[in-house]
Amino acid sequence: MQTTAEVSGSGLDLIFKYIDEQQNEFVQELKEWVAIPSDSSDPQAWDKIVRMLNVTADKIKTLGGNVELADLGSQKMSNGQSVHLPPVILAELKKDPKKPTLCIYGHVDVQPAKKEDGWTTDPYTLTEINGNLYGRGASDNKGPVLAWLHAVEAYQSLKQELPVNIKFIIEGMEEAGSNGLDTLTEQRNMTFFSDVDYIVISDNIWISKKPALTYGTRGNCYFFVEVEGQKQDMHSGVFGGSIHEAMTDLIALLDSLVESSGHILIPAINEAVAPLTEEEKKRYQGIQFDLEVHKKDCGVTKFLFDTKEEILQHRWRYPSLSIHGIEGAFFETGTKTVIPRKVIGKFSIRLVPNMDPSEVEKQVTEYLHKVFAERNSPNQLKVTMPISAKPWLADVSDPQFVAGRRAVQTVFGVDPDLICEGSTIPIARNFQDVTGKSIMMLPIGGADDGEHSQNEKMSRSSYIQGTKLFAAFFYELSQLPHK
Ligand SMILES: NCC(=O)N[C@@H](Cc1c[nH]cn1)C(=O)O
Ligand SMILES: [Zn+2]
Ligand SMILES: [Zn+2]
Repeated sequence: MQTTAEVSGSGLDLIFKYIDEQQNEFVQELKEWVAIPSDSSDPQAWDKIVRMLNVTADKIKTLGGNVELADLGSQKMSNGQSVHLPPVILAELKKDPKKPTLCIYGHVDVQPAKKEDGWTTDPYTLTEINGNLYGRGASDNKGPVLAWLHAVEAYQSLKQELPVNIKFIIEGMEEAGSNGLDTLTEQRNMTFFSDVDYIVISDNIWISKKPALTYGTRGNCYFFVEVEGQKQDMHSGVFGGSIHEAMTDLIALLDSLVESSGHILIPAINEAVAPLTEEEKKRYQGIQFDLEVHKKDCGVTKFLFDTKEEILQHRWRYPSLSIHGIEGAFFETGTKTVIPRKVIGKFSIRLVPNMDPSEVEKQVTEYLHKVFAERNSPNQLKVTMPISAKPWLADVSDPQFVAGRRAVQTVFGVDPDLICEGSTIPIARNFQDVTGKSIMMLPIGGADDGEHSQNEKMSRSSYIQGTKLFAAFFYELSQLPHK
């Protein structure tokens, strides 16, 4: 572990003190960011994402950054309409060719949130309760993006030279699948990315109280299953019993996907999954993860599996299928006796090495059409896959992991766990395949942050210690042999 003398030689002690002293200002800035409802799920609200990106761009400019708002063109929606995508921030701070270049990726869009979903506080008003900062995007991912910017600010305010060159890619469409960013990455591979040595992402969480470095994420294939029946909604008393109902067909289709054990019923879907090796099996044993604490965090009494190893494997290295919702269904309060005309079921499959989205799309589509054919329904079935992302896996012997480990030791005084992430950062695998650069994830969020849930939060401590971690990481990267 690094000694205090080494830390003070690096100037990090002063930086840490500055971060502690500035923490109320940093929280206030997060409050301003959370107040912008930059929900990417609704194209009607993408103007808020543009506003959020402009606020982020202005912040980077105050740090002396050169900022480009790169255009991503348009996206064709399922109704055939074309909508212009929000831009992506490509930014660079002043460059010194003698230093390595770190590219920081993050996103400033959020998942939808409404008070009536069951939030205790207004989701877009950052509210501090018992040391926790509640608000949509506090952890996913506005808090960590701001923590990176504040780490830079700390060096600059103390007139300390930044140990590394820094670039930023900040997008506003991550929660909607990062459409367009893959093409931009290809277009800028020989320019923006050419002098990048390391790419780092902080868009995930620890799995316990122990800090972690992340070397893998699952991918995702998101499906829409549309069943269209009659030309309008109908009275169930008049027509019930004499027509094939779209909703009944859809429920049967959704029910055919997964067993109560979690086993996915689509034939051959598990065939591509990389076999579990003995060496990998051992890795799970050493990881700090308490099933009882996890149960409490999730608010459940029982999991699908009984051991820590099985739970982690089914979160990191096996596929899973989740059903998310039904568009067009009657869902309000009351007892409307309606037969909905058209319903769209939404489900997704998390992908692991060596699953491929185009194979999964084929397997799912063929299977659903077969199940539907067996129902002899005259209704119309349409299966589409609006979002797909491949899984990502890094080589943990990459030197970036050495810098990450040392930075964790400096700030937290412990060795980090090496973990994977069950969720998806759609662009991670693309960065890897296209740029070939070193990629690591350096999470600062807590296991109980409730990303995508009601009452999402980040603790003040994670936010502030996380800012120190990023500042220490800049220093540790500069200490690696420069390529
Ligand atoms: N913090 C990462 C995250 O939440 N990513 C989303 C991205 C996604 C994948 N498919 C649709 N959106 C996630 O759900 O994993
Ligand atoms: Zn995220
Ligand atoms: Zn998310």
